[in-house]
Amino acid sequence: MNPIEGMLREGSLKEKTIIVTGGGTGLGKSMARYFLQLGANVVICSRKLDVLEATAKELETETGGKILPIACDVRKTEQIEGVISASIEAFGRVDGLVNNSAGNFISPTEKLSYKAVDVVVDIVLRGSYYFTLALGKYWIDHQIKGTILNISTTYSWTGSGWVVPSAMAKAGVLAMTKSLAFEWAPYGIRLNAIAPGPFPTKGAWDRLFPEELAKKFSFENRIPLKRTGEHQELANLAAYLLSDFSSYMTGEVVTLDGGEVLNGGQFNFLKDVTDEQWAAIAEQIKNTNKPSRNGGE
Ligand SMILES: CCCCCCCCCCC/C=C/C(=O)SCCNC(=O)CCNC(=O)[C@H](O)C(C)(C)COP(=O)(O)OP(=O)(O)OC[C@H]1O[C@@H](n2cnc3c(N)ncnc32)[C@H](O)[C@@H]1OP(=O)(O)O
Ligand SMILES: NC(=O)C1=CN([C@@H]2O[C@H](COP(=O)(O)OP(=O)(O)OC[C@H]3O[C@@H](n4cnc5c(N)ncnc54)[C@H](OP(=O)(O)O)[C@@H]3O)[C@@H](O)[C@H]2O)C=CC1
Repeated sequence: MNPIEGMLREGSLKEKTIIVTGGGTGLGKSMARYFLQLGANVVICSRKLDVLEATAKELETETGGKILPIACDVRKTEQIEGVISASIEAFGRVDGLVNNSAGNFISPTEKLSYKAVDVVVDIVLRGSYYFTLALGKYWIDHQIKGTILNISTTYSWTGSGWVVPSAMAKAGVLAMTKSLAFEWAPYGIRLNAIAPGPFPTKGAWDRLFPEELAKKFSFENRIPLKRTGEHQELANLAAYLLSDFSSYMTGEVVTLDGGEVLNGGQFNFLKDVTDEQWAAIAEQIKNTNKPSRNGGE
């Protein structure tokens, strides 16, 4: 496969200031890089300031863009308000938000303590609605037509065992996306979501696909397009959803997963049937058709 290139034309996010939560690592970092390349000012925030500062330095050197790293635990409203004030002070205003921060790990649900459930739900759901509410109020007060992108998952609507706190929280975020897309549309505020399939990141792989599992499962079998996602593919979609090119789209969730979620299709178990087996099956079915064609049972 050829390397994936940036999709939008230069300057597509010029004069926009975008906050990316969890922007110091993984997919957040990849989105931040592309937004900078497209001319946006970017604010990255999460708990670990040293990680954010290293990322900011790296991306600033690489892109020549303006990036501000700020420590913020998205479970703390006063820290969120601090990020918004600092962003306005640095760049004059805020136009976009990516609710990307998350906590997650696989575990049998009955083995989880109350605190283990809380920690995931609080980062994902509480963190997303706190940030959304704080920015929404600011946008409505200042008549800014802001845009929010929520990073969801496909199990927000299919459900999934062994990641139940994450599934509950991401489903709540999706409900918020669609509900507020309607309620805040009169203010020109748009909310959309991306549901990514597997995109290799250290954060996700350490907690969701550890070596013990990697030895037993292969993505080739699970994903119809036979590969994991490239970060630039997700960054392209994210930039489009935050840009004015998507100005007629709101309340939408776009799945980007190589077809993984389609595994639920009822007859998809047939994917391993060989050509010889198909020939035998066709013969058998045709034979059962014959009596009915001749008026028999
Ligand atoms: C074919 C196979 C398919 C592979 C699929 C691949 C990928 C698909 C992707 C699916 C969707 C992905 C969604 C994602 O969200 S990926 C993002 C992952 N990134 C992160 O999680 C980063 C941040 N995470 C963390 O910091 C931590 O993981 C944590 C969320 C736990 C928070 O850390 P913190 O330090 O604040 O909390 P503690 O360590 O003190 O723990 C709090 C309580 O939680 C309990 N705990 C922690 N880990 C586990 C575990 N593994 N099992 C059970 N319990 C756990 C811990 O014990 C604490 O509870 P108690 O005090 O009661 O003991
Ligand atoms: N990678 C994948 O295959 C998939 C990922 N996703 C979603 O993509 C997003 C990014 O995940 P990914 O890049 O893989 O993983 P990462 O672990 O790299 O990203 C998670 C980020 O969340 C931040 N974070 C965690 N807790 C908090 C908190 N309390 N306050 C603020 N920030 C916090 C972390 O920074 P810090 O530790 O500094 O706080 C980290 O930067 C998540 O929403 C995830 O659910 C969805 C489907 C698939």
